[in-house]
Amino acid sequence: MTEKIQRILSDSKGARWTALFIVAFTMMTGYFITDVMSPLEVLLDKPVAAGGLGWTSDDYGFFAGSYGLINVFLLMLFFGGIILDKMGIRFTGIMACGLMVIGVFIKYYGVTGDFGDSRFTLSFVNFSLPMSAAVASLGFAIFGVGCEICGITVSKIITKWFTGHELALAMGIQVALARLGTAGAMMGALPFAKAFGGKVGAPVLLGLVLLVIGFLSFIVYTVMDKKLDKSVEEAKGEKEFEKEKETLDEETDDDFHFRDLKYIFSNPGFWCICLLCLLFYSGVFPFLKFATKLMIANYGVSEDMAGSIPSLIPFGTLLLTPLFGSLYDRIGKGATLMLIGSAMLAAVHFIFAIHILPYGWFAVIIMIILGVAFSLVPSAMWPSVPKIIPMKLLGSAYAIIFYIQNIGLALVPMFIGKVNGADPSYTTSMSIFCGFGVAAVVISLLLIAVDKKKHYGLQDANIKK
Ligand SMILES: NCCCC[C@H](N)C(=O)NCC(=O)O
Repeated sequence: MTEKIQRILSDSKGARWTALFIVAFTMMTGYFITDVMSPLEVLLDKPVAAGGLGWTSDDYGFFAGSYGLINVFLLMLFFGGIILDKMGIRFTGIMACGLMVIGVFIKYYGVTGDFGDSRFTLSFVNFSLPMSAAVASLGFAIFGVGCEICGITVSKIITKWFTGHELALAMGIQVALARLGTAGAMMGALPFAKAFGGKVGAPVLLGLVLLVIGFLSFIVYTVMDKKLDKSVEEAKGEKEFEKEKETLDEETDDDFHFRDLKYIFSNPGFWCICLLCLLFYSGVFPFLKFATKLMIANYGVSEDMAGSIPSLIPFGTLLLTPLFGSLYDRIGKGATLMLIGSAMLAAVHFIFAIHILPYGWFAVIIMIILGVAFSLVPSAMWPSVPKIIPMKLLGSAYAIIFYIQNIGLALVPMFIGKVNGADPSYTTSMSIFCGFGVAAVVISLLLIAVDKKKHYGLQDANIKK
């Protein structure tokens, strides 16, 4: 083995952290837009004559779930992963950012356009939505494709720069910054809309402007990405590079091949992570979409404050996700962290379901606990994937995990919207969320057992001493 004499760009601490903050900013703007309408349900369901959009809780549930519709039913995320592994980070990232911007533009038109009483109807499946909800949902679905593909691209970027360095810490910081986007949306959207006369479009427009800045910052990143690739080539040295190219031409190591996907599909650890991701995130992201109204309805919190309480969940994760990530880097115990987080998720939703919280401030404490759970699982789950799947398949692996997760992100809000229409006390919906937590605990236990058998190293530290 030739000794590596030349350092590559990612060996520079400054360069790799700069790259991280640039792409994390792009992702943060995407997360802001994802939840910018979550605290606005109270405005959306007001009649059109009163300045609202006249959406029912069912309409809102459909809109909230539309984020994952194209990803799931047109398999876009699956293709997104293949595009990422085949076409590379720069092409895929720019494509994803472009889709996000187009999607938000359509969504903005949906919530600001004058559609009168018109409705979008598919009579053969007995489906009908106000036209504003239909257009906004179409935009949100296109945005969802871009946001998810951007997510897998960013995960691959971080793995590219941080493998052998502070991988889990870096992923934790990226997730934390993304949560800052969610928290900003949860806290700021309703007061911002009210400051503009209760106009739903105002915070969406703000998000669109932020997203365009995020897109520009990704373009800046592509310059760094090119430089990293060049430094890797140079470090390999002319001779070694040529030798490797010859081998690559004969189809080995670094190249992506469809037949390699069987390695992913036949991996039990991978399936445990997929299921855990589906269940855990089904208990968190869809919950956030309804949490503001839950605070008003069940805990008497004022409209202006109600979005701030669920925003504690993403705020709590700001410090904790990097902290737990760094713990995983240094001490290990990734699978155990996932188990503890899942158990906390189940406990929190159980408490909401049985209504034992007489005051708003109890809800605050419970939200903080949910924030801790929401730090534990992601900080251990995402850096565990590269321990199970080789780098060349990582884009596809993250894409398949996100794909399965999107089934929950699409269908759970639609279902919960219907359930809340039928049972406005939230007992049924919170029991369903609690069920996701319990199932996540079971899968975490299974993951611990599979890891023991297959020696993935999920309980080992990431930083090798
Ligand atoms: N944009 C909000 C939903 C993003 C979901 C995404 N697939 C994901 O799981 N990202 C990692 C995370 O922990 O947020």
